[in-house]
Amino acid sequence: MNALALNEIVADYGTQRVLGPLSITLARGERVALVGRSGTGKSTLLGVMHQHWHRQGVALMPQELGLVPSLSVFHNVFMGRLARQPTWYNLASLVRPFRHDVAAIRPLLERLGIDDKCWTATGELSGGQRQRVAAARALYQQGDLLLADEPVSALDGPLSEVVMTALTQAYPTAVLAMHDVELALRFTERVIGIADGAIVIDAPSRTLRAQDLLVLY
Ligand SMILES: Nc1ncnc2c1ncn2[C@@H]1O[C@H](COP(=O)(O)OP(=O)(O)OP(=O)(O)O)[C@@H](O)[C@H]1O
Repeated sequence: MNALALNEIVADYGTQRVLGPLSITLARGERVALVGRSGTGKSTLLGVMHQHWHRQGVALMPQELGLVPSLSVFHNVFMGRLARQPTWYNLASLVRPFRHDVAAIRPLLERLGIDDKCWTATGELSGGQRQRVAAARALYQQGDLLLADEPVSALDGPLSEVVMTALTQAYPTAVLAMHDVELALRFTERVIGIADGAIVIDAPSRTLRAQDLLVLY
């Protein structure tokens, strides 16, 4: 994967412009945090990135998670690779999972502390548990780039560390919308601050402190 670029993109809802025009280039091996007030355009920007780059092996962890509540944790994680496998295989797995897929998924669940929920329907889980299922699915999916929208918003301190560590180890190239600026600074190399659909900060994380980002809020 070479550098990923968006050039002068805009996004509108109806007649209202909510993003851009803005340009971003993302280097391979670069993890970027998108930070900014609620409603300022971070999710919209991640959506535009997904539209432009989805053919390049992108794992997406949307804010609303996109889980199927009636299916088990195992099956929701398994869905991370649906597109790569034949339909007969996916259908057979729905009825009776293959042993090697269970063996591949269990360690991810263990790492995220939800192994005991492997066969529980995701509709019966807490918000934090569901968020970890979505993280496990992103880990299982693999790919060149992770786009994640508030990936640890429902988790407390130690668990958010576990999930951020797992996601950033698996995806050296990533764009993460984050509301926790301390975490954003620790787990990314670059911070892009968004205000009213425009980039107002773009700087290496090591040059910033949390209070430098307060102007965004
Ligand atoms: N489906 C939609 N229809 C109309 N307007 C929308 C829609 N989705 C988002 N918007 C508007 O676009 C703007 C940007 O929203 P967006 O979800 O990208 O912000 P955000 O920074 O991700 O917010 P948050 O941190 O709360 O998730 C907001 O003003 C929002 O009201």
